[in-house]
Parts: sequence; structure tokens; C-alpha cells
Amino acid sequence: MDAPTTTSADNGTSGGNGEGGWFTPRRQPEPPVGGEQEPTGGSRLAALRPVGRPATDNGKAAQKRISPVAEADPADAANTEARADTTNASPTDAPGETTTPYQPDPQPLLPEQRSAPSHPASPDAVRVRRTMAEVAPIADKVTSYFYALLFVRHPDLRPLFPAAMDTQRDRLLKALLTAAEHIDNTEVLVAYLQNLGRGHRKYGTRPEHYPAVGECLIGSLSQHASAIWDEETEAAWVRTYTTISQIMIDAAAADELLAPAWWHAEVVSHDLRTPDVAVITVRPDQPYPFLAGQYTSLETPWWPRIWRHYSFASAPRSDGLLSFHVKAVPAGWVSNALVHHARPGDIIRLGPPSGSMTVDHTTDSGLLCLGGGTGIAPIKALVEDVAEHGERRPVEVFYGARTDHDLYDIDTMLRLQQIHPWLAVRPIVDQQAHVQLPDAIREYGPWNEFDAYLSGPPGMIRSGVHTLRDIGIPSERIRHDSVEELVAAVD
Ligand SMILES: NC(=O)C1=CN([C@@H]2O[C@H](COP(=O)(O)OP(=O)(O)OC[C@H]3O[C@@H](n4cnc5c(N)ncnc54)[C@H](O)[C@@H]3O)[C@@H](O)[C@H]2O)C=CC1
Repeated sequence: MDAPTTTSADNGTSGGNGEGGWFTPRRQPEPPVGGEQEPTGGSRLAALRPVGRPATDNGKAAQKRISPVAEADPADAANTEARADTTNASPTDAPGETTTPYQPDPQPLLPEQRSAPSHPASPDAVRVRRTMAEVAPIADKVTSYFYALLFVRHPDLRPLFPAAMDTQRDRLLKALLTAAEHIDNTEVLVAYLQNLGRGHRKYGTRPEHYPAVGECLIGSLSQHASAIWDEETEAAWVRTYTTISQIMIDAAAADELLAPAWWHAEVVSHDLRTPDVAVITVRPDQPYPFLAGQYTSLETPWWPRIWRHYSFASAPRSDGLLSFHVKAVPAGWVSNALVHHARPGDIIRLGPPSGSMTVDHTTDSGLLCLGGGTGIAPIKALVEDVAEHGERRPVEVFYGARTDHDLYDIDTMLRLQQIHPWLAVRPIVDQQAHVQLPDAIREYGPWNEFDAYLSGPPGMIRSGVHTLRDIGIPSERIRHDSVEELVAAVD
């Protein structure tokens, strides 16, 4: 990982035709192993058939192999959509936290609710979901076993993961299982997987790693779902995983032609606004294209291979500098390093930009923006973006904080308000308002001509979306980053 590769496709030299799976379905589950014990059983690698595809294919062939059947039901669509933005789910780790095995999201959120046709699920999707239901109560065992298999069979992959694997170690597995569960939901899934594939370039992930991961994924699932595991189930998983991995590989290969796997960036200023919040500005070593409202992944030199997400706090600037608002949270290794240790001259690494909380410049709808705490960062970027486009559409910003003191960027926001007559900024301080941010918007409006943008703690996003729907803003006009990713970002 410290010397990541930029190779992400084999360009067809390995002879795969792209239509088959990488695995020879195996009939017998592996003999049981426990905890840290060394997993046994033969590897399927001998039967693997790496798939080569010209980088320009851009995932279309694999996409075609996804069942044309659309979402099974609205609840599933909700789960998929909620995760569609969980980009860069990765072999990262957050030291000092507890493992969070795969669980269906109990409160799925739809940034853009999609109407879900009521087609039945495909046979593969039914088998995949049956497996997931079977292993759900023992998800932590599935996770442990998966990584034990992976690192024992493929010790060369161990350096791609952080040194401490005791926390959130299942992010890779979770992403794969999420994708598998929603294999029928073509459009959302392909976008999600392409993003995931691109995001994995910075870890040094190569095409030949995917069969290894798939072997171990299926090895762990067959072991823990042995009561229902049969030939058809294994074949369904092989097809599903092959499709998933091919889309990721193709997206990474296509991205390789366009962008580096990561950027180095030098800290050029570090402004401690409160004892816990710093505004950090960096200069990337090469141009870094992004859109206002997006976020990136960031790795510090103090915690190698631990990546965390931060939103850009400004629209793209002519000097190419990027800013982030970072709050040091308890046990947050990355955030504490950035707030308390980073200084000008330090070099960090950035992954690719991600996120769809961007301004639609094809409409002139107003923007209703809710920024809670450091969630004001991308909201400020959106305001700058509207200003740069010379638009005169109304922008209403509600800036929530616990105390006056926590409104660390209010001066900047009020300055913007002074310059731009179309902008209104309303600080909502919990202690004074006696309501939390989302409820404050009920006192204003009407909002039927507005698109809504939410940024802040996961609880605020959840209750904000409910409030906005409650006051009649349709789901497709509500934008925010994935709650799952935000939860993972709190470090
Ligand atoms: N793109 C995004 O969505 C971004 C999200 N963030 C996230 O924002 C959070 C910022 O943390 P802090 O500054 O400590 O914020 P905080 O925890 O102090 O909350 C800020 C404000 O949000 C509102 N709020 C908080 N929890 C709420 C709930 N459950 N229901 C309704 N309203 C609630 C309150 O008005 C509160 O004052 C972090 O979790 C960070 O990861 C930060 C930057 C960008």
C-alpha cells in the first residue's frame, strides 16, 4: 500500500472472455475452523479465470450480465440507494473502535427515492438474499473467517490493509455483501460498483486480487450458511461476485486512463478555529478536479492505510488549493492527527473525489441548505459554486451548532451573505433555539420551489430528511451523502 500500483486491468492478456465466472463451483463446504485458527481447505484459485477487458469497455459488458430485472421491492431499493453513495468502502480500519459486522440498515435513507417496479427478484438474487438471511445472526463470524482465509491464503494481500484489523474490518466485506444483495438493481448498483472500483485504486487493488477475495468470500459464506448451501447457491454467488468484481475492475481500468490512483498534497495552512476544529488547506501535487459539494478520502502519514472522508470546504479555486474542516472526535485517530499534529509542510494523500450532493445548474430552483457542525463545509462550497455561476437563485442556509462557540465558520458565512443578496444565513444554536436544526426550517418557507441539501451528523441527516419529506419536499429533491459513509467517517 505504501507503494501502490497503478495497474488495474490485465488488458485481455489472460484470455478471459468475460462471460463466465472466476470460480469453479465447489460442492462441499470447507471443514470448520474457529476464530484465529488457520483456515483449511483447498483454494479455488487454480480454477480461476481472470477476466481481461479493454479499459475503454467501461463496465458495459459486465453490466449487461446483470439481470435486467429491476428492484424487487421499495424497501430493497431504499437499502440500495442508501448505500449507493458509500463510495470507497475499503480495506480501511478505524483503530480503537469496535467491529461492525454487516447488518441491513435499520433506517434506510433514500437521497433520491426511486420508484421501484414490482418485478420479482431474479433466482440468483433470491439465493443470495437467502444466504444473507442465514448468516445475519453470525455476521461477525463470517467476517472473521473471511479475513482469516484471505490473509492465510494470500499473505501478499495483508499489506493492503491497515495494521490494526480489529475495527470496521468488515468494510470491504460489507460493500461486497451490500452489492450482492442488490444485484438486480442494475442502475444504482453499477454506479455504486464503478465508484467502488475507482476508489480501490488508491489501495493498490489489482485485478488478480479480486478472485482471491471472491474465493474467501464464498468460502466463508459456504462455511457459515452450510444448512442452506448447495450447488445452485454457490453458482449464484459465483455469478454475482464475478459480475460485481468485473464492474469494479473495468471502472478502475477506465479511470486509470483519466486520473491518478491518488494525489499527494502538502498542508499549506492549519487554522485552529476551536480547541477541536481546524480548517486545513492543502496543495495537491497535480490538478485535482472535483465539484462543489463532493468529498474525498484522506490518509495521513501518522496512520498509514487508514482513510477517512472529508468534504471540500470550498468550490474549486483558481489556485488549486483544497480546504477541509476537521473536528477531532474522541478516539478519532485520523481527525486528532489532523487537528492536533498536522502542520504546514506535512504531506497527506487524497483519493478521488466522490459524492453527488452537487448543484444542478440546469434549474433555477432555490437551495435550502442544512449544515450541522462541520457539515457546514460542503454547504459553503455550494454557496460559492452558485456565486461563481453568476446565478441569482435563492439560497437559504441553516447553520446548526450546539453552542455559539461551535459556530466556528459563522463569520465566513455572514460575509458571504453580505456580498450576495440572494443568500440568507440563519444560525440555529441548540441551546438558544431549543430545537434542533431540522425542526427550525418548519418556521420558514414555503419550500416547494427549493432543492434541499443536508450535511452534518448522521442523526441530523436522518431527522432532516424526515422533516423535509414531512413538509412536502419530494425525495428526489433532497440531497445528502450516505449516512453509512458518514458514520464510518467519524474518526
Ligand atoms: N457531507 C456531509 O454530510 C458532512 C458531514 N459531516 C459530519 O458532520 C458531523 C459534524 O459533527 P459536529 O460538528 O460535532 O456536529 P454536532 O454533533 O455538534 O451537531 C451539529 C448540529 O446538528 C444538529 N444535530 C445533531 N444531531 C442531531 C440529531 N440527531 N437530530 C437533529 N439534529 C441534530 C444540531 O442542531 C447540532 O447542533 C460529523 O459527524 C461529520 O462526519 C461533516 C462534513 C460534511
